[in-house]
Amino acid sequence: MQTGFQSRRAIGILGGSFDPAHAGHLHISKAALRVFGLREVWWLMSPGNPLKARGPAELGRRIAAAEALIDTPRIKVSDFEARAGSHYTAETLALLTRAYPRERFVWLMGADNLAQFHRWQNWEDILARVPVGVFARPGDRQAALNSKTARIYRHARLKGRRARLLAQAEAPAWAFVSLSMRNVSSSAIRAAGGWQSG
Ligand SMILES: Nc1ncnc2c1ncn2[C@@H]1O[C@H](COP(=O)(O)OP(=O)(O)OP(=O)(O)O)[C@@H](O)[C@H]1O
Ligand SMILES: O=C(O)c1ccc[n+]([C@@H]2O[C@H](COP(=O)([O-])O)[C@@H](O)[C@H]2O)c1
Repeated sequence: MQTGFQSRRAIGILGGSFDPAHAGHLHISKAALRVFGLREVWWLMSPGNPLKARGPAELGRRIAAAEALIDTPRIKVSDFEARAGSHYTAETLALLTRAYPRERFVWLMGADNLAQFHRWQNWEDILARVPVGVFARPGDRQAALNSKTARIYRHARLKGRRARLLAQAEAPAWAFVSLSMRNVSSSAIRAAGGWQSG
């Protein structure tokens, strides 16, 4: 589905609330750079997850905290979604590919999001538009691999060493990476009082 001039290496898009950003985000972003041979990973700051009742902390604060954590120029923070006024990933990716016609994108997410991916708005459009890299997360591996999306798109999964070809693959294509996991989450940080949310 992606079109245009695409000889440059792909950009990974890690969408999230980042409320706050933490070592788990950094860990999967670096793994994505390495495993999928990406040029960069962009942390796409969500104005608010449509499936979460509670709103996140103010965008500027989340961006500042994320930028303070990042320790490589190959990971960047993007406010594209807020600027575009989109809350839904399918719409955001349509706008993003239109705004950057020369780039090739890969959607990145944790296993918890694969488990409920079929509840996302126009979720099949996402799979038709970009390859998807999924990262194992403690406790979420089985639910993700048994999910509706994983079952329906079984044929499109790149397994084993073929996962490394994800960024060059034609959509629909997805890969599950379970090299190592980090047991850290924004909700645990908030619960421990390490971050005041919105
Ligand atoms: N430790 C982790 N391992 C793998 N993926 C992760 C990890 N932490 C976050 N992610 C993924 O990064 C993306 C953005 O995550 P998000 O900003 O919601 O953080 P979170 O820790 O999941 O937040 P919360 O605990 O509030 O749900 C999501 O796709 C999520 O699955
Ligand atoms: O488009 C949807 O319906 C949708 C539903 C749930 C989550 N998302 C996106 O998934 C990403 C991860 O969300 P979160 O809140 O788990 O960080 C973030 O970019 C959200 O906008 C998108």
